[in-house]
Amino acid sequence: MAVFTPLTETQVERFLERFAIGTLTTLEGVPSGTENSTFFVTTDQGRFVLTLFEQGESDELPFFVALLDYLDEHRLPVAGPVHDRDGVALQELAERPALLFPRLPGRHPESPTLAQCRELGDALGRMHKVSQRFEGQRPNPRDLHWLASAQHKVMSYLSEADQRLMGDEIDAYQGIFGDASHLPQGAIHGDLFRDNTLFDGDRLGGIIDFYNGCTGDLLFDLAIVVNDWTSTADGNFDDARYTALLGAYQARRPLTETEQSLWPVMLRMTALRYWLSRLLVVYVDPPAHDLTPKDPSQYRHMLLKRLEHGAPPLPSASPSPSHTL
Ligand SMILES: Nc1ncnc2c1ncn2[C@@H]1O[C@H](COP(=O)(O)OP(=O)(O)OP(=O)(O)O)[C@@H](O)[C@H]1O
Ligand SMILES: N[C@@H](CCO)C(=O)O
Repeated sequence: MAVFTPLTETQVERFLERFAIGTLTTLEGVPSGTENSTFFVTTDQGRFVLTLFEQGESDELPFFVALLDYLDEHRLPVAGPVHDRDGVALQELAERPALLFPRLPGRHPESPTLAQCRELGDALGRMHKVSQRFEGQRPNPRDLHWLASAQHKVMSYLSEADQRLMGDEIDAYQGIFGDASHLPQGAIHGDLFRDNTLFDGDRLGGIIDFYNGCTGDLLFDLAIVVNDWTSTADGNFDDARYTALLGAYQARRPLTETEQSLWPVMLRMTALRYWLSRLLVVYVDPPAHDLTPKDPSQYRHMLLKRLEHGAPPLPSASPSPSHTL
């Protein structure tokens, strides 16, 4: 169901002539994904992924391409876009913006092992170290300003208690974070859930789907990752995963004192960010396709757990055995 724009083999054969990557042997639509049309393209020289962008984000695509090129040049585990014979990555196909990527090995981890958590923490720490020097700018579209304005679109669908919970939390974040950001800044992935990574066993094949990528608080990115990767089904933390991921991250980029003090509230704010974005998908802006939307209450529940228990102490740095830089 993630092929919204079908392509013929002839279209793709002609498209591939722009690149020096061989000729088409197989073309296959990818059934997962919810936003763009994705195809696995195999040539006589390798395996690739072709993405057609179905949403109106084409103005932002040069930022995503520049970020992916930058991370790829710095040997981060991402799929850097393939450039054509003239050095151009961003293409058009079937009247849509199109990008071609190397196909990374592996699968999305459902229940990550401790080794996978360490790999991911290590990769994210490396990414945040180099992304602080990335020169592109794209303000975080899901930051506190967004939370404060978007909450009004969902309030009428919430119980009184949930309206109070959301409103009070956002007021608290505004008091704590203020107007000016005083946290380390850089380029961030913005949605680094397990299904945006590919693992070949315990080895990270790579990170994909940078279309929420932007510049902002590095801690925001880390909190999204820790909420998704290290929570149990009941919304509490799995202590071993939490320690594995954060220990490996801090071996690459130790958190500053300010980040450490704001960590519990950042975990709450990013939980609320997904409660709200999922509510918007369910009630306000449902997608045209028939895939089941993700459950908003999972993140409401997680927020309540974070309020009740805070965050476990941050582990000290513990280098991953597979350190490569
Ligand atoms: N470079 C890649 N290598 C291997 N598989 C990939 C690659 N890029 C995408 N895929 C596969 O294609 C699927 C859809 O890709 P992607 O996540 O970019 O789509 P999407 O429509 O933006 O989805 P969503 O926003 O819901 O995650 C991924 O879940 C993954 O299985
Ligand atoms: N990762 C998002 C969906 C894609 O943006 C979520 O779990 O709500």
